[in-house]
Formats: sequence, C-alpha cells, structure tokens
Amino acid sequence: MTSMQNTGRSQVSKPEIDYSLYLVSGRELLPEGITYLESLEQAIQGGVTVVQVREKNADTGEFLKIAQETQELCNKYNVPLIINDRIDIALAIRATGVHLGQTDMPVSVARSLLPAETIIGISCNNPEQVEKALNEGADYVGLGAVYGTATKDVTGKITGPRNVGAMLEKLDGSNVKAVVIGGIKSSNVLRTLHGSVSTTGHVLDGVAVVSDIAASKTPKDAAHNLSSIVKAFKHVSLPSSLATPFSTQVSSPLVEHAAALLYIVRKHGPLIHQITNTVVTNQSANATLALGASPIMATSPHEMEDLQKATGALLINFGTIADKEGMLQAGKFANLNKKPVVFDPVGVGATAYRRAAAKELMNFWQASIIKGNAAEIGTLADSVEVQAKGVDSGGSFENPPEVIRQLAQKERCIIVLSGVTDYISNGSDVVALHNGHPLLGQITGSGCMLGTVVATFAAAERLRSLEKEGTGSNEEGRLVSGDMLLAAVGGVLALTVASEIAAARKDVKGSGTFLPALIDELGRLTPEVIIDRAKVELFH
Ligand SMILES: Cc1ncc(COP(=O)(O)OP(=O)(O)O)c(N)n1
Ligand SMILES: Cc1ncsc1CCOP(=O)(O)O
Repeated sequence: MTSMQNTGRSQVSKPEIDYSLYLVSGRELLPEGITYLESLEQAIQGGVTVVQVREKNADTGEFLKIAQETQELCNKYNVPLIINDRIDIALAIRATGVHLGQTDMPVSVARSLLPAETIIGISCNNPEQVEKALNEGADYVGLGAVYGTATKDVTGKITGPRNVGAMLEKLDGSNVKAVVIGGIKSSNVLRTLHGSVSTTGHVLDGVAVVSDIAASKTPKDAAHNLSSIVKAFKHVSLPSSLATPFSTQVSSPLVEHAAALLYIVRKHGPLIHQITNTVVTNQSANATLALGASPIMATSPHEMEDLQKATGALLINFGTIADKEGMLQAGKFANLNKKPVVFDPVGVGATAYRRAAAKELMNFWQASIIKGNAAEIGTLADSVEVQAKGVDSGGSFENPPEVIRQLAQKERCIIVLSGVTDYISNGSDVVALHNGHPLLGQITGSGCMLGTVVATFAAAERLRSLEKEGTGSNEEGRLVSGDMLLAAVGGVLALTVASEIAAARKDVKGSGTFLPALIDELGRLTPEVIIDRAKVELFH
C-alpha cells in the first residue's frame, strides 16, 4: 500500500494494491494452539500482500473489534485491509476497501457512501458480471469459485480455471485487477494461474485464499509457499506475450532439435506413465520400450502421488475411460511435480459422458499437449465442422491451422491434430508435418501410439531443458520445463517416419505384419533418419 495510483476513470488517487496473495480471514478454521492474530501476523510475514476480514457469524460489535485488531496488525506491516460486505465497518475503521458479493449493495451505491479513494472489489462468476463490474466502477474482481471448497457453499458456481480467461478478457485495456478464489492451494496455484490466462494474454493479478493459510499450523510457511509460486509465475508471464510459457526457445532449426530428443530418450530411458485404453496398452508399452524409454501402465488413484515423482511424463488416453479417478489424480500430481501431461481425448465427441469427463479432467489439471484427430479436436474447439464417428474422425477442417491455433490459446497448451497431414500449434506458430503412411490408419491404436511417442519426447524435452537451464528462477514459474512444441514435433516425426520405413519393408505384406515392423523401426530410428525424411512446413 505504499504508492498511489491515478485511476484514469476519475481524478481520485487510490492506493495501489499488490493483489499477489490475498488472504481472506477464516477464524473458524484456525487449528488449535494458534490465535487469529498470531496466524495473521505469521501469514503476513510469509508473504500475504492484502488482507480481507470476512466474518459471516459475528455481530456488529465483534466484527468491529476484529476489524480494528486486524487493521492494527496490517498497519504494522503496511498491508492494505479490505472489509467483506460491511460498508459501515469499512467506514468506521477507514479501511482501504470493501469486498461486495453479487447480492450485496451495488458497487455504485457503495461508491456513493464511501470515501472516493476506497477500493471496491466484487465477486464475479461469469463474463457478464465482470463487464457489469467494470461499468459500475469496481477496482478489482474476485473470480470464482474456481474449485470446490469446504469453506463456503459454492454449489453451481464452480468455474474451473478454463473459464477464468473469458472473464479476464473483459478487463483488457482497463486498470481493474483480478484475483481468483475458491479451493486455491499451494498444490494447484501454479496450474491455476497458468490455465487462467485469457486468449488475449490477460494474466491474473493474484490469488485469494482462506483455508490453505487460515487452517495451517504453520501459516508463515503456507503463505510463503503460495507467495513464491505466484511471484515466480508473474516473473515468466509477461502479459503482452501470450506464447511465452510455451514458445519455441531453441534458435537452431526446429526439426534438428526435435529429432535430437531421441538421443535424450535413449540416454536417460525416462519412465513414461500411461493410463491408456485396454485395446492398445500392450502395443503402446512396446512402442515406448522400442524408443528406449520405460513404460508404466498404472491406473490406481492411490499410487499416483508416488508415481508422479518418478515419471518423466504422463499420458492420459481415455479410450475406454474406466479409470477417471486415477486420471484425475495422475494429472494433478504430474502438474505438482512439473511433469509434462499429454492428453489424448479418444472419442471425446462420441458421448455426453466423454465430453463431461474431458471437461472435468481439463479443469482439474493442465495438459501440456492435447492430441486428437479432427473429430476430437473439433469437439474440444466447440466446432461443428467435423462430426465424430465413434472414435474415428469423419472429415477435416477447412482451415486446420486456425482451429488448432485458437484451441492452443484457449487451452493454454500445445495442440496436435493428427491426420494425413499432422498439424501442431502452440497458439502462435503452426507446424504442418507431411510424413506418414496409409497403413497407420489400418491398425488399431496408431493414434494412441502417437500419444505415447509424443509423451516420450515430452519427457526428453523436459530433461533437455533442465540440463540446459537448470532449475533457475525462470523455471520456477513454469508449469513444465522445456518447449513442448518441439516435443510434439519430435514425437510425430518419430512415429510417422518409422511408419514410412516399416511400410516399405519387403516383409510387410499388410497391416498384420506392419505393426511389428513399426515397433522394430521405432527401435532402429535415428535422429539423422528423421531429419533426412522430415517434411515440415512452418506457418507464423
Ligand atoms: C477476493 C474475494 N473474492 C470473492 C469473495 C466472495 O464474496 P461474496 O460473493 O460476497 O461471498 P462472501 O464472502 O460474502 O461469502 C470474497 N469474499 N473475496
Ligand atoms: C469466500 C469464497 N468465495 C468464493 S469461494 C470462497 C471460499 C474460499 O475458501 P478456500 O480458499 O478455503 O477454498
């Protein structure tokens, strides 16, 4: 609360608030042995940048007393204080601001009652509410609830991080700040910040938290964990460069770097955790082995926490979607351990259940790469251009690069669209790859195998990046180290080039002999052969 800002909308100077870590009080959640003020002081020492007093059960006298005590502590550390709901209390203690809900007093009325420099924040659950808040002159918005939480009944109001971007976009060009609230914890804060960025590159100003700090026995550590992640994320996500977290950072030619990842696969033999469908489990595991990596096909949710510490990358393929809880937990712990997550939403357009499951998974964890055929990508992109026919695709897009560019921006990850020509985008660049053989379409699970190979290259690219960059401060704010576009290009090239070589073999008489030959050729493949045969086009 040290400097003042001129809002532009009026001539009033308002306190400039750092919203990075916004603590909303939760006295009822305090663990035994620590008082409210002790917990608050430790939390501020740990990195809380703004405090809200939220008292849902206190009468006016008690609320006022708590607000005064909180203010004394906040003043000691020069941290701004916001009062939830109660304009009278905010007036009485001259609080820095108030926070209002959708059913509380309208922002314009509150503004007329409060000193002009008072900060007014309002909760918003959808883009229309954000637009209204902007028009009514709010200073910041609290977006959510992002996830479910035991702290408040948020039934029917859970947005998921993937809907936050559309709300943030409404704030483009304004000075109105935004935080998310609801279920934010140190275990999901980085993936939440990453997944919330709008397609226009608008980034959250911070996160609001109750229980992860208030219920902690060590609130200083809890706040410090959250604060360091938010700071690291802000450090790497410059609002104007959408592609920063996953753009190609490698200066020499794309194909050479992508192909060279095969050396890293062979050198390190990363563990590739695959939750895949029962049709392809065996051949996908064999393809992983042939490349020089190590497959593990575990599905139980109970082992995901341990597994994700050891893996190089995770593939989630929901072809026979029997293990949704395992998929949820695997992705969550992969994000937490900063491991690449490749999502293959097999047949997502085929049933309402699959569409809902894909949304649930994608809101629970952040994919690094999504791979699908035209029907699957069309479903995720809400396009009616290509209709789903079971798990196979029934057509192609008029403008594939544009479809996947937009989907990559929306989903904040690399999109791989498989087909006769494969397309890959990071939301700004699009790569078209023209390798492959028709026999790939005549064996079951070649698309699933592509997911496996891409996941293997993603593990290699992460290792390459960590070897080169180390775990410097820039890496801390990124969900996954390395350039996942490069990994996707390498993976697609490896499988398609191997398929061309396998199909040309004299001993291959049809799809039955093609599959083992393909596994053999994946094992014999070298980066040089990939570079030699790659047919790649790059669109900027
Ligand atoms: C920062 C922030 N965002 C949202 C809320 C929720 O406010 P509201 O919708 O008014 O619900 P209650 O807090 O009154 O239960 C908040 N308090 N802070
Ligand atoms: C006040 C509020 N508004 C929306 S969710 C929520 C509670 C958030 O609490 P927690 O951080 O413990 O999930």
